[in-house]
Amino acid sequence: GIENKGVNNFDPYIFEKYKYYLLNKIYFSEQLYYYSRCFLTSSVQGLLSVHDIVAQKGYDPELPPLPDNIEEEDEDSVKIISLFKSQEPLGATIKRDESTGAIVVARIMRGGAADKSGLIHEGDELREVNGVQMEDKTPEEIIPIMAQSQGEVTFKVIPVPGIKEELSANETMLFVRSLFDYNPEEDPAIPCRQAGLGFKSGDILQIVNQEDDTWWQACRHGDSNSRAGLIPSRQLQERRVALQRPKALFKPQRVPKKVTGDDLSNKPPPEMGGATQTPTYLEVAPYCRDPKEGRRLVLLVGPSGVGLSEMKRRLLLSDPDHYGVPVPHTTREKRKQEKDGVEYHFVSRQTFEMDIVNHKFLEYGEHRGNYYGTSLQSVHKVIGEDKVCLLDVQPHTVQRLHTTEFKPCVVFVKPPSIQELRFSRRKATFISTQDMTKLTKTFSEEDFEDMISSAEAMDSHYGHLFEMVVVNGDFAMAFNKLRAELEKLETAAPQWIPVEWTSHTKQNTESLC
Ligand SMILES: Nc1ncnc2c1ncn2[C@@H]1O[C@H](COP(=O)(O)OP(=O)(O)OP(=O)(O)O)[C@@H](O)[C@H]1O
Repeated sequence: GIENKGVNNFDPYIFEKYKYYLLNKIYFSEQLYYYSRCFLTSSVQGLLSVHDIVAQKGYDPELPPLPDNIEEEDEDSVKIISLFKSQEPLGATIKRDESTGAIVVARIMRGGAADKSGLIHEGDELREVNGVQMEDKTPEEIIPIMAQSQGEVTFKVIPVPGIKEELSANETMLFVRSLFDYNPEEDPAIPCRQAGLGFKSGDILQIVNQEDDTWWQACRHGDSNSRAGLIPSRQLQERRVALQRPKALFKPQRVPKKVTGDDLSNKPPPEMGGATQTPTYLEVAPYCRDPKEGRRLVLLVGPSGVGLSEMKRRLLLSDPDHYGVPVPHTTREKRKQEKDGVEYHFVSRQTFEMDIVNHKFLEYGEHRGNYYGTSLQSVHKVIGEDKVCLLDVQPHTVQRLHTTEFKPCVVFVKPPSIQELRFSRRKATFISTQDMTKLTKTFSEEDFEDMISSAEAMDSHYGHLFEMVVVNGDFAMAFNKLRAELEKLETAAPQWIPVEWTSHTKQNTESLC
């Protein structure tokens, strides 16, 4: 049933025809299967007559007639390609070749019609589209011609030498979480704006082509559109950030934490410098929790006074069976109504200091002459109760917990604009550790400014570790968002976690000490 229409070197045509032929065979077999079921309930005669009808049907593909203006000398080099195009773009970009002046295919977008056909390649010279000569046209004039074409579109191309026709190669299985927002409409450097893929920080992207060092091709995970779009490569994005990044200095926080980190000086911790990573793409892998495994740790991070304790407290209240917090250690005197191991583990100063030496604390600090600290053991206890362990920590502590064992979901709680801070915190107070004469104080303008600049520094140094961002302007809205996102985290299948947490190397599973 395959006919060669008498054109030399016309493999694509035969290939397409053979594809149709096979599809028809399948269709024919399905029909036969359907009618053979009828056979069980109806007469043999009926089936035979149906068979005759089916057998007489023509299943040959109806390809368009070949253009009759193919010149003799073109036969070896010119390829006529006929594609069926829907309203979707073809999925290829074109440009004028600087040296020859010819219109060439610049890029084939993975998953688009051109790619799926396997017939058009990067570098192919475009001579005609539906009989319209391309030679004297600019790419800008050609694009509308292509866009308006629908149904059967015939291309006359001079193939780039040395390329074998093949259907799409297997898709790359590289998934990343984007760590920045991207809008191709606002990017003057993108080679083809229409081919760009916009995304938001946190979106999961599948990178399907990295052949170009500057522009990768990617699909957004979960999108129904399987055609890839152009995104800046990691290298390009790193260069862009390096050029734009203001030297974000870590300003000491004026609003001290109730329990400070293990660096009590309020200076940026020594790891701060080393932590800086350009937020581009984080390689991730799908993860479904084994019910025998502990639940992922939830780490709340943000500048002092932004509302971490309040978020944690509300989450606990909202579902005490699901969420838990580690019981901290303290050296302060136990009050009458308190029970050891409930509000705090009450220990002596000597024991606390021994535990510091033995690295038992994730974080510890001193407040009004007493030590307070969170031990790793108390975190394990909450996880062991099959609860989501909530912790608010200094950002540098996140790095210590960013391991396969804890698989933490890091939530960055961000302050809103200064105007919104002024409005929302007009009645709020916080615990002051600087002014020893007062226990609580109201926020000053300087506190707000520090909160914002501290958040910017955290984002710039540790942004690559943040999985969620919640802007705490209106508290109810921020809390509802956090709660919904955390619920989604529990139910989403799969979740996307850093790829190194899924490799079963011993490297990351070492216990913290
Ligand atoms: N969105 C909000 N609107 C109004 N007040 C808020 C909001 N979020 C938090 N607050 C209030 O701000 C104050 C500080 O919040 P919280 O103690 O939770 O901060 P924190 O991030 O834990 O800071 P620190 O670590 O220094 O204790 C509290 O009085 C809290 O009720």
